[in-house]
Amino acid sequence: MANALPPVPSNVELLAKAETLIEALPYLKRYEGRTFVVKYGGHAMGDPALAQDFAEDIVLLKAVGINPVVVHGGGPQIGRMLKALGIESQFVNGLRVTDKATADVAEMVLSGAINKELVSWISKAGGKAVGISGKDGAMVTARKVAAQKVGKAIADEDGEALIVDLGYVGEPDVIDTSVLDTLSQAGLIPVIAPIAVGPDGETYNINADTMAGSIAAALGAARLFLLTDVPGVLDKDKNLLTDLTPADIANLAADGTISGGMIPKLETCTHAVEAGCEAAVVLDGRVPHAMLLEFFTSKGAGTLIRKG
Ligand SMILES: Nc1ncnc2c1ncn2[C@@H]1O[C@H](COP(=O)(O)OP(=O)(O)O)[C@@H](O)[C@H]1O
Ligand SMILES: CC(=O)N[C@@H](CCC(=O)OP(=O)(O)O)C(=O)O
Repeated sequence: MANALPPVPSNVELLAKAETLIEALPYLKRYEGRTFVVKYGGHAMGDPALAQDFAEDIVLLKAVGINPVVVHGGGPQIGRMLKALGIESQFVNGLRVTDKATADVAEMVLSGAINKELVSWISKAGGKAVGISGKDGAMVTARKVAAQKVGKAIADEDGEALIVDLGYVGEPDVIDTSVLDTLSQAGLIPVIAPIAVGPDGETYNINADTMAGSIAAALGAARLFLLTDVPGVLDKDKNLLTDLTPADIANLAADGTISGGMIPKLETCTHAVEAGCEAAVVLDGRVPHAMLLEFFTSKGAGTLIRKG
């Protein structure tokens, strides 16, 4: 007598996994061969489990035919090193005032320690990453940022706002993406420290969001992901704003809904989408696999910024 066939497994969990993969299919097809620039901030790096998730997401993107380009920060780590060396550090409008000694420390921490740590995480996740800074392949030439006007809170004795020279703080001026194209085409994942050389040959310290936005624009990236420590851009009642245009961002800045580090972050998004990047996403880097959830499922997450 023939044996009865085993019952068909009805595993809800397995089915859900298959459905997630099927859900990803249109996104995979649409973005094959395109570039995603991902900014990974210094705060998110403290947690090894999150760093591993992040590295796995990057390797997965590469494996499915998308070209990830990682730009990393490291503000807290620079701060700790400066403190250990007894060097005072001050921020003006979200930017670190950078004298020659501070620029040297920033380069040592960003290009030396953090860059190589991220490369190791990606290798461990099965990818091949190459760590560089804006200096390599003459990728980024920086210009010095203009002196900043500081509000009355830091005014002088007469109550006048102060103008502060930030020293060796730069912003990308000229970007030559050929080194990135070469790496990506060779199956490698570029990991970029936000350091570049200026026209005077000096080293410039660049805010990592600014660096990522300029690179995303120069590459005509399909996405700029900015991973941070909030669910996205929130309104005054702390509700998530899921879609914004540059005009919305200007209104949010004018009515005080956004403040602090969110202002330069969203300015970066505005610049990126107006200069060639398809869309930018402000995303919660504390959520495991946030980038994959945002990108490969219809639910989305974070705040999507488009030209409008
Ligand atoms: N409307 C807003 N929605 C979300 N975050 C905001 C808003 N306004 C100000 N922020 C602040 O912006 C911060 C994110 O910017 P920043 O600290 O520079 O991030 P990162 O260090 O990850 O680059 C949040 O932690 C939050 O305190
Ligand atoms: C000019 C300037 O402020 N540069 C930043 C570069 C690192 C950075 O931006 O790191 P996060 O993204 O982790 O904040 C700094 O010195 O802290």
